[in-house]
Amino acid sequence: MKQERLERAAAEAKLSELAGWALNDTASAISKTFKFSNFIEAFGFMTQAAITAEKLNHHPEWFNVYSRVDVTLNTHDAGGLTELDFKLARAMDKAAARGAV
Ligand SMILES: C[C@H](O)[C@H](O)[C@H]1CNC2=NC(N)=NC(=O)C2=N1
Repeated sequence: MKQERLERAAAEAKLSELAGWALNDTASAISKTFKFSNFIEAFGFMTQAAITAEKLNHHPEWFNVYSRVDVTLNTHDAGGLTELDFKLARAMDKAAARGAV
């Protein structure tokens, strides 16, 4: 499924419906840091997010240390942001809502 790249204004509109996500300077990616109470909570979140990512065939760039997970979303096939990034962001927020601190 070919996704169209969202221009800055469209990306900002979608971003305004989310909490804690930031747009980068070139409007080509969104990022968020998730904090949990320990490594198991963080890894549980990553496991749920991984299952969703695989279903969507859309994969996060992320970095985990102990209870923290830094996430960056971007659609490399489109060279920027697409609806898929926001779909995955919403799913990650839902997954995190169970274990986030
Ligand atoms: C071939 C494969 O379907 C593509 O490379 C998919 C896989 N996962 C992906 N994930 C992300 N974040 N962006 C993509 O463009 C992308 N493309």
